Amino acid sequence: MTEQTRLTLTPEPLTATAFAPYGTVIETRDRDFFMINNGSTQRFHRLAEVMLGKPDDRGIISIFRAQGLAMPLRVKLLERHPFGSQAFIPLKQNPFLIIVAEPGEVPEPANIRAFITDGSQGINYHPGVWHHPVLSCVPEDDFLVVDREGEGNNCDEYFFAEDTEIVLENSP
Ligand SMILES: NC(=O)N[C@@H](O)C(=O)O
Ligand code: NI
Repeated sequence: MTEQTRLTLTPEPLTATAFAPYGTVIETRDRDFFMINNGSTQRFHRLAEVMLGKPDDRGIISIFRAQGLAMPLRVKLLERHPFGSQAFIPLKQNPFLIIVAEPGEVPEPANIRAFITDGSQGINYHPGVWHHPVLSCVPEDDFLVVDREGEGNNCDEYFFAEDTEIVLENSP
């Protein structure tokens, strides 16, 4: 008889340092900039990079209109994009939730972490990082998404066994 796994995830406030194993935080707080447009604009240059795995890949820009999910959330799957990064930038300045695990053959429940953004932050998942599909904190939210289009399957899904109960609590 396999032992049941029960895990409760409590979202941590998102910081660049804490998120570093999974990707980059896209924010202006404490970031360098230089002036452009005759001194009228601050350019926060290359906050993150679009990572593409194959020579003919394209970086594309989309908008995701996400419906909020009932909380607390039973986490049934995580997914990864082996051939490219994926960035989510909130278009309405709402906080959103993030569930991640470091790259590996399968996501290890003990290594899963949850974060909540402050509304001004976006993220760029690095290739192969396990993550939950976008999690809106409001009934409907819009995200600008920059990710990879190209040959081959770029979305691996991992479904947890029925006896692995992972629950994301409401944010603090
Ligand atoms: N599948 C898809 O385009 N979206 C997911 O990758 C996601 O992270 O929301
Ligand atoms: Ni994704």
